[in-house]
Amino acid sequence: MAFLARLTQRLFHPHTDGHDLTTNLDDPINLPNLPRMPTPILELKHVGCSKAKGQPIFTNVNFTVNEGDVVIFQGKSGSGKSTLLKCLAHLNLYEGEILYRGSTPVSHGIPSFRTRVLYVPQRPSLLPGTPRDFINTVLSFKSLDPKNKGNEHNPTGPFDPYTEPIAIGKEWGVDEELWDRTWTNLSGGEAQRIALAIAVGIRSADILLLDEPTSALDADSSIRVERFLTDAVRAKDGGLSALVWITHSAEQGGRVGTRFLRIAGGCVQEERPDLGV
Ligand SMILES: Nc1ncnc2c1ncn2[C@@H]1O[C@H](COP(=O)(O)OP(=O)(O)OP(=O)(O)O)[C@@H](O)[C@H]1O
Repeated sequence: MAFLARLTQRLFHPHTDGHDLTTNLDDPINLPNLPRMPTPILELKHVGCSKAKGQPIFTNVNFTVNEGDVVIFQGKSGSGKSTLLKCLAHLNLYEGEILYRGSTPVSHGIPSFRTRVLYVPQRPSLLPGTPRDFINTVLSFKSLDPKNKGNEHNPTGPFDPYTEPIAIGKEWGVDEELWDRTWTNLSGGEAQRIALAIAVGIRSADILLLDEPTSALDADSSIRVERFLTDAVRAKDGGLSALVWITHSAEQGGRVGTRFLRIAGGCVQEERPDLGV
């Protein structure tokens, strides 16, 4: 009530000295705690994508990913999940509009956009050279500031982007010697954890687009990775604000997801958690 009285006084009686009020008008007005609107990171408006011969994979997809979301994306094999993630990362042609923090990918600059909206593929073993070569290549990109200075989403200060991925890999049971082995000579699970550790460890991403990120992992390793990623979003460690996560595992979706999308028959729909996975 005191707050309302002071606000009314300021709005309607700005020239009175307020001595008749119990509070001093020179005090700052503290607004009551109102519920915060979620901040949109990605907005999809009427997004569609077709196969080369013009056959649609999906049409008129509309949804928003907000800060703190872990969006589980499910659907049958071949329904278009990977294709939609690639559209989100501007790696596939699409129709309609995708906005990242209110602006088009082009206005952010595509290379810079792709380091912020980072797609992590299902099969990193197709990469040339070794994981350490890959880190060196990625960190040589002009669009990526190696220390991420000036990155408003990385408030945690200096870190070493060359060693951070290796440290994360160790937490996930990846020996350091594997970073010097060619991708083709790593097991599926090793390559998958290393690719993810790089994606998280270089701290460029605002949102990670994860294409079945633990499909090659055993249950224990999978849970370790899940915890790390969801904790990172909650704590905003390394600047990570949200995840979009394709999985075929209903159990995994239930463990990590905060929102649930399903693609079927070329349409994407949000499901309530209790109806979803
Ligand atoms: N480059 C391409 N050219 C032509 N068709 C493609 C191409 N990429 C994907 N497709 C087709 O688009 C459809 C959707 O493929 P997509 O990989 O997105 O499915 P998915 O839901 O991720 O499947 P999965 O769960 O098996 O990984 C499939 O019919 C696939 O064959």
